[in-house]
Amino acid sequence: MFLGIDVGTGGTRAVVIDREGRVVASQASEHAAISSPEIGWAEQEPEDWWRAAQEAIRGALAAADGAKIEAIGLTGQMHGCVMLDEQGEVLRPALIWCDQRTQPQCDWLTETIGFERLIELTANPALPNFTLTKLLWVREHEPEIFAKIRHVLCPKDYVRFRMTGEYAMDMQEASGTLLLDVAHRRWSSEMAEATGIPMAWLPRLFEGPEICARIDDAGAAATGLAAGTPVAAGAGDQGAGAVGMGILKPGTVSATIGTSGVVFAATDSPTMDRLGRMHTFCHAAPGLWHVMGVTNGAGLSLRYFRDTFAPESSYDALTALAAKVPAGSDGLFWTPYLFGERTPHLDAQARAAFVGITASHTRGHFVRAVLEGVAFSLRDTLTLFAELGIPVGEIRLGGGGARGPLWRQVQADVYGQPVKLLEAEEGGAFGAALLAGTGVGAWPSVEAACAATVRIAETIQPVDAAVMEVAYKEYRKIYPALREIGRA
Ligand SMILES: Nc1ncnc2c1ncn2[C@@H]1O[C@H](COP(=O)(O)OP(=O)(O)O)[C@@H](O)[C@H]1O
Ligand SMILES: O=C(CO)[C@@H](O)[C@H](O)COP(=O)(O)O
Repeated sequence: MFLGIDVGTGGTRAVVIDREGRVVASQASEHAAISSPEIGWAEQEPEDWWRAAQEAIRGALAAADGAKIEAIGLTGQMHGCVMLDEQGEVLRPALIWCDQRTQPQCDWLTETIGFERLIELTANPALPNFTLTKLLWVREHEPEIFAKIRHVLCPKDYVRFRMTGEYAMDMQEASGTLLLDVAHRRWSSEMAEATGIPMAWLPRLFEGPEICARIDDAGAAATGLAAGTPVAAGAGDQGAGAVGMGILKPGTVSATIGTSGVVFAATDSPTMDRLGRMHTFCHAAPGLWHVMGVTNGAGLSLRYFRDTFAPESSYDALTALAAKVPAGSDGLFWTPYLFGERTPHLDAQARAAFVGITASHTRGHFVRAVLEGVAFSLRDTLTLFAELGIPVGEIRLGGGGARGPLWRQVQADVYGQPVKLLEAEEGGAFGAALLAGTGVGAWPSVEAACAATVRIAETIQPVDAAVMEVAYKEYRKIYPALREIGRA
């Protein structure tokens, strides 16, 4: 049996799977709400992730009823910056992936290094989501903390550190720091030198399935896992999620709606957009790369709508109202830029909007417009892929947004082609467990692991593609029309 641990944004999930890819046990534990002391800031306490990880692991082990865990894989929300001192003590709350405060640091990086040179060195432009920009903000605003930093980790790597005492990171996660030479799969000494970040702060790098650590005595006492159990490097949530969905060959892509939304495609070599509108990262499978377009506020849009306007309702109750509304929401649109936007606008200041409201629109219309607006935003990445010649044959759906039937149908309609749902819903944690199993030789490769365990459960055909094609063209007009409104 293999254990996958996903240190997500909302909570941590631990999943135990067997060699056939059956989920034997799954347990989640919620995190405290994101702290946002100022508009656009987003912070979490690494100690809270570790508390949630212990609870989730203990719960999953109890549910797995004494199953022997042969290896553990880690995944989690990407890009978050965890800063540790010489003793491995956390120096301040982590600045997480959706924190938007670092646009000035991005501007500085772009001016100092140059937009094209940044893409040459790291395959990506400077975006506020990326770890390096968060470190530079701390250097500028909290020099006393910066002076004490000796180690920098991402969220799941901090949980690994607490379980094993090792400072380690996988290539896929490291790609989202802006400190990796993505094309050559090594830390970029040029980036470290240009920004003054000591290379000694960066953890050792491993490929996703590589065993990089073992549970130590303290980790065993905290989690109930056996000391000595091997721990694979794993991958960021999108990287491990793609493994869990079998996204390994050009042509098969995934569309995942978690808090963020991601359209992900595997590539045989690093494929870059010279305008930087999508990310180019190392794949969790050795020897592969991937591209992905990201919508910052995808599942977040529905969650925000529910929490703000219908706190008494469940997602299912809201989507049941939306199901009564025709495709196209009778001309009501939603642009999901609650945390600015990455693909395709690269605009940290973009704002979300409902557009086209009339007195006839009901709550159901608003919910349907949210589901459609998020799908339009993911379609923007498919449009970009088409522009860059990245093939899209089959689309597989993942994330919490694929849980409800209406959002699945809306996606088929907006993408204008059939979409597939997979048997295992655990996405990232499932993929992390497959990486762990590969690391200890249960399967000879990540490809073999996916072939043995990833199964399609259902195919959803589009029914309203023509209506949504027209609506998508209208949606594309909204961002340029509203762009300058409310800008500081
Ligand atoms: N039953 C449902 N129907 C439609 N959407 C849902 C449902 N359950 C969850 N979601 C969406 O999925 C999102 C959470 O997805 P998840 O993959 O669990 O996120 P994360 O990993 O970021 O915590 C929610 O914000 C919500 O938008
Ligand atoms: O920023 C990214 C990927 O670049 C996000 O994928 C985060 O890694 C967290 O996303 P959720 O899984 O919480 O949606």
